[in-house]
Amino acid sequence: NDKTIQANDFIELFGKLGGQHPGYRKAHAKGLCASGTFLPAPSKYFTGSQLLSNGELPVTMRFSVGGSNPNSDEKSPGARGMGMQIQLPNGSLHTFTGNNFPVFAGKDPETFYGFLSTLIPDENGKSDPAKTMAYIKQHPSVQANALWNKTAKTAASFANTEFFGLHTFYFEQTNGQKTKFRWHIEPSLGVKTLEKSEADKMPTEFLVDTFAKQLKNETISFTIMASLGEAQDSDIDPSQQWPSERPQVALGKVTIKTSGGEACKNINFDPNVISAGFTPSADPVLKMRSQAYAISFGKRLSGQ
Ligand code: HEM
Repeated sequence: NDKTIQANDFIELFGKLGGQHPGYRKAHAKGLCASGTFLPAPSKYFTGSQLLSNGELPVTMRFSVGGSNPNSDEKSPGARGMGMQIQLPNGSLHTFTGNNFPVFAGKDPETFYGFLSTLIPDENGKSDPAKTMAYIKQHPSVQANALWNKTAKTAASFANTEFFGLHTFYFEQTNGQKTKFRWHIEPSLGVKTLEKSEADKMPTEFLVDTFAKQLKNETISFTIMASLGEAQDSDIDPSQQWPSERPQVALGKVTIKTSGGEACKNINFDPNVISAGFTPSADPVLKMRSQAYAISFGKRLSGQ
């Protein structure tokens, strides 16, 4: 009997999990801003899209570490995120905001909230693993993500991390033909993680410097891929992965030009802000994100 959860319940929960950090994002508080260009790869599945028919476009990106603590330990494995906003000539935006795990922790906001609630520390600063285990057992839609978490290794660099959109989106062509897809982003430098023994030797913070060094010495780029869904693939449940054999189509390639700076401060990487022809699915987790991000955006810009 899970109660209905509102966006603000998540904001309060994040505070209980990671503490109060006024002026910061209430999730993914620690991050690195970057800018670059998006070169589209036109394809018959996205014919007529403004996103793919205007040539090279400017991009602002923010790479992040999951959680609400802006001083989190980068040696720890776990969630890494990426927000990307592509600026179209007509002033509209297309946002891609994803994480490094391929499957979400829960079929709906209530399940995700219930799972996170088991991680709230008690007065001694410790959470109860037995409580978390019991919740996972009773809520099968959390299991795939929990399994990922169990074996996840520390990201070596944002430039060596793959990011997954997790939700389903649609593109509708002018002739009415619909493309059902989920996106993910592949790093041109390859996916690299650190073994625990390697991570232990790293300083608490290394992601910004590692990225800057890579940017100086080589080209950092990412290819945005779309997996094309079949009728039986869920479009409302981000805890259900689609079969890996689904056709893959490139949407284009993002090449990073600069990193650092404050350009991301005033950006809300709301995944429902997307360009003409694209529509979000009815996934309740995806819907909840817009509301939660808006609350967080308002709070952090007003110093809360
Ligand atoms: C109910 C589910 C979710 C809630 C309540 C939630 C909440 C939030 C909030 C409040 C922020 C801070 C926004 C801001 O201040 O600009 C945020 C950031 C972020 N979230 Fe979520 N999120 C959810 C699901 C997801 C999912 C499914 C993904 C990945 C596919 C994701 C990836 C990210 C990333 C990458 C950021 C950082 C964006 C940036 O750099 O500005 N979140 N989330």
